[in-house]
Parts: sequence; C-alpha cells; structure tokens
Amino acid sequence: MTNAPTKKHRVTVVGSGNWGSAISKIVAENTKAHPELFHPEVKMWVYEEEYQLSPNHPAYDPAKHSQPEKLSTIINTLHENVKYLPSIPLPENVIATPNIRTAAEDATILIFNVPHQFVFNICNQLDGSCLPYARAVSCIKGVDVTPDGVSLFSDTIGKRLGIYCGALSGANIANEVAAEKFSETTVAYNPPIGPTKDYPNGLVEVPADLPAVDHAFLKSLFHRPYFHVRVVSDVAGVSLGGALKNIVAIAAGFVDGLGWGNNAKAAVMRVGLLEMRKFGKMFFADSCKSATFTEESCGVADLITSCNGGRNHKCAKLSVQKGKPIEEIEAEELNGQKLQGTSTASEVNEYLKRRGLEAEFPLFTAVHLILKGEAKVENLPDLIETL
Ligand SMILES: NC(=O)C1=CN([C@@H]2O[C@H](COP(=O)(O)OP(=O)(O)OC[C@H]3O[C@@H](n4cnc5c(N)ncnc54)[C@H](O)[C@@H]3O)[C@@H](O)[C@H]2O)C=CC1
Ligand SMILES: O=C(CO)COP(=O)(O)O
Repeated sequence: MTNAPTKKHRVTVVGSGNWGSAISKIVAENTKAHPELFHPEVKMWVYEEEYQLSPNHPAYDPAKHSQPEKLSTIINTLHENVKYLPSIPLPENVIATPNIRTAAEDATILIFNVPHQFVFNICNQLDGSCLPYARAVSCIKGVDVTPDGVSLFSDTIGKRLGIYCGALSGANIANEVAAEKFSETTVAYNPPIGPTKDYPNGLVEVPADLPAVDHAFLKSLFHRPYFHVRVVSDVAGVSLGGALKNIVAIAAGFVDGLGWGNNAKAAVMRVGLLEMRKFGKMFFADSCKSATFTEESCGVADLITSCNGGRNHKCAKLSVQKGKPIEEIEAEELNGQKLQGTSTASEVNEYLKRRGLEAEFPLFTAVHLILKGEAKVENLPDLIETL
C-alpha cells in the first residue's frame, strides 16, 4: 500500500505579459480550488520595469501614483497587470516577483510563458536554481532554430534546466480567456521513462510525498469552467501548431490588409495548415501526430482564432493598410507586447533555406520574403502557387 502524499505543489509562472498574466490568473484560481494538491500562492515572475499609472485608472491616487512605480509593486498593490492585461482583476494569491531565482527556487511546477526570444537569457539566469524534480509546462509559441536543427522550446527548456517540460497551446487570445469567455486548450505531457539521449541519467522522480504529476493533475492545474483542457501526449504537435500558425496569421493579415475578403483568407489558411502539418511530418516524424493539427485546439482552432483576432494578424493588416514595416506597427500598437510570427518566419526560413527546402513551404517562404521587402503582398497568390 502506498501512502497518500503529505506535501503540496508550489506553482510559479515565469512571465507576466498578456498571456503570462492570464495563465497566472487561471492557475491561481485552481491552486485555491484544489488545496489538496497545491499551495495557494502562485509566484509570477515579472520582468521589472517602471510604469506610470494613468490618472484615468480607477485606483489612481495622486498622493501615491504621481511618479512612475515598479510594475511588480503595482501588480501586488492593485492586483492588476495594468500594462499587459489591463482591467482584469488578478486573484490576490498571484504574487508578482521580480527576482527570477527567488520566483523559481521552491517551485515544483514551473510554467514558462514569455516571448520566445527571451527564453535563453531566462534559462541562463535560472541555471542551478530549480528543484531537480520540478516539472515544467511551456506556453511559448515559437520554435528554437539553430544552424544544427530545430527544437521545441519545451525541449530546449527541459534540457537546459535538467527537468522535464511539456507544453500548453490552444485557440487562446489572452484577453478573451482573461475575460472568462469560453475557450479550449491543449496540454501535452509525456515524460520519458528511464534514461534517454536528453536525460542520460533519467529524470529525477517527483518525490512520493507530493501528488503525482500526470494528465489528471495537469487538468486540475489548468481546467476552468471557461477554459476547457484536453491533455494529450503529443508535445511536438502541440508546440508546432502554436509556433507555425503565427506565420500563417501574418499572411492572413496581409490579405485582409488588401481587403481581399474571406475566400482569400481561407485560401492562405488552407495552404498554411498543410505546411504546418508537413513541417511536423518532415522534421518531427518520430514524435508528431498529424491528427493533432486537425483535431485539437492547438491546431486548426488556434489557426482560425489567430487569423481573425491575433496580434500578428492585426499588425500585418495595419502594415499593409498604412504602408509601414510591421516592426513599426508593433511598436506603435502593442504597448510592449511582442509579435512572435515575424521572428518565427525568419527563423523557419533560415532552417528551410539551409536544407534547400524553401519551395516545399511556399506560404512560409512568401511571408518571409514579404516581411523582408523582397516580395509584394499582391503577389501572394502566385508565390504560393508557383514556388
Ligand atoms: N497574448 C496572447 O494572446 C497569447 C500569447 N501566447 C504566447 O505566449 C508567449 C508569451 O506572450 P505574452 O504573455 O502575450 O507576452 P507579451 O507579448 O504580452 O509581453 C511581452 C513580455 O515580455 C517581457 N519582456 C520584455 N523584455 C524582456 C526581456 N528582455 N526579458 C524578458 N522578458 C521581457 C515583458 O515584460 C512582457 O511581460 C508568447 O510565445 C506568445 O506567442 C500564447 C497564447 C495567447
Ligand atoms: O496565440 C494566440 C492565440 O491563440 C495569440 O496570437 P498573437 O500572438 O498573434 O496575438
């Protein structure tokens, strides 16, 4: 007979942007709802910055807020991320923590939720500070491309920190989720058993006095009445869907910017979905399931929502309408939030080009060429037909 666990998991969210804050809200609701599994407090690592509260904010008090303050202080006082998720109350058990090592050192569950370009620096800062038996989930939408190959950020984080990392991705516009409008998501978790190439000594087991980290546990961590979770084992499919749809969303924004209508957008989405699936089959054949792209929220559903309401779509559309580079629109429109599709288009292209495979992925290639100013948006139909 095994003894019941006597300890509880401690959860830290690494990141506090638009999605990082929305996920912190969700998990803090669940740590309170499941006291048998979790300590209620959720630490949320904040990349510290000074922020001037607007006199129009309902909590503005000239005696307290006339000067810029630390964003983490504002979050802990007002229980709102006024910069990245304004007007959404955060549960009081979300504790903004500006020191990343303090945020992570006692966490048994780490949720990575930062723009992908910051992951390496964050892992460097975390090096040696995580519990060896911690488990992680990456909510990051991007792929890690180096001259040697392409990896999932879940794998990059896991290998770098010596812990296992799964993935969460879905049709999840953060502002809608934070407003508790119904959506679905996909969580992928499949830790290896025994030694593997990435974990030559095997993973350090979660101690028996903590609740087991399995699919049911992860559902308890993320599922809410307004946020429905399906837990699967296909970490590659879940991660690639979220990363690659951002390239397609830029193409959808381009055609919307031209005012070409719904049929044109459906055409780029169809071609884009096929390229997403082909990329998975070609480069992650051993681990990625084609059905994940068509059957789970992280695949076609995320593609649809992102091509209609995402930031990549919005900025690409405005860039065509205003005749300005997308980076300029990003800086003007997003108040510090980051696009992932622009760098992913370039990183994926670098990988395909090295292998002479650009023509096999005409939509991904066309988006990259348009972003670089080497092709015209108006030529998209020919580019995806003839490349
Ligand atoms: N916002 C959304 O609707 C969704 C976003 N995602 C994904 O979630 C991930 C995180 O995105 P968001 O939370 O939306 O972030 P965001 O784009 O809203 O915010 C940017 C974040 O980066 C931080 N930052 C700025 N400079 C930094 C630096 N040098 N080092 C570390 N951090 C720095 C900022 O403090 C801020 O927290 C991305 O991969 C994104 O694709 C996934 C689903 C939905
Ligand atoms: O991933 C998203 C929705 O699932 C959000 O996409 P954007 O980063 O384009 O806003």
